[in-house]
Amino acid sequence: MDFKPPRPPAIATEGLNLRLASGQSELHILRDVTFRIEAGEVVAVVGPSGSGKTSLLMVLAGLERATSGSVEVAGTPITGLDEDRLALFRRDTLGILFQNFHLIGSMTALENVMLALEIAEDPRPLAELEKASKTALEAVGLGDRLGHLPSALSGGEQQRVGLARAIVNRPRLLLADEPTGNLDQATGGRIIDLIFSLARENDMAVMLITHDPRLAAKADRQLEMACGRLGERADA
Ligand SMILES: Nc1ncnc2c1ncn2[C@@H]1O[C@H](COP(=O)(O)OP(=O)(O)OP(=O)(O)O)[C@@H](O)[C@H]1O
Repeated sequence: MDFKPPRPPAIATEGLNLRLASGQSELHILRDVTFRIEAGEVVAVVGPSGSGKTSLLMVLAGLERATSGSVEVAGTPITGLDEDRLALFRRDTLGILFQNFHLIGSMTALENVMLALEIAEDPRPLAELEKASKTALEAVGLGDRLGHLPSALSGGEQQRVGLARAIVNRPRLLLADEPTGNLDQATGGRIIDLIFSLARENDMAVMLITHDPRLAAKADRQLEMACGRLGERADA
């Protein structure tokens, strides 16, 4: 019999709250957020502007500390980790894809992807980092654009470099914050399809923030953020 040991969920949070000071007052940005995303699952998070979606992503990435509650990512409790351990956790477990690509303009596609590994202090020799970076760029269909600067790439191609950079460490979880926000409908749709096929091929979970209901509908499941509270989207 083919027995696979159960895998920990990609994300499991319990009672997350985030409060931030704003002048004299305090903003309660995340309110008792408890949810799970299973390993390999692709989940879209929708909700109005300012409802707390990006803040949740920042907490899950360990880039913002929750005021209370707990977060486990792929079995690692990140709530109490110090900065060094958080950096290791991001290197080994997470991929992050942003809306605005955040590519370095003076570096080629290949150098941009390699840089992510170097910043993360990946201990492998340079030749192996280069090989892994080429493989990631090939996976997003840019094997023939390795030496191009971002300015010589289309918006969709630049976002694919961003995606290659996010998956080059073969993460268990990809966090994507409006990755199609700057792209036209057709190009955005292709990026989403690519994210989904990479998720299937690599058994990678994805939490994808999007304002586009058509893109969200492609996910396995939808969650909705409203005023800092996260719930299953009823009509999805
Ligand atoms: N560092 C901060 N200091 C003060 N307020 C903040 C900070 N970060 C976020 N906020 C506030 O928290 C709320 C939630 O912001 P967040 O960016 O998480 O929303 P969002 O749902 O991602 O919005 P959008 O869809 O427009 O990106 C907003 O009211 C925002 O102004």
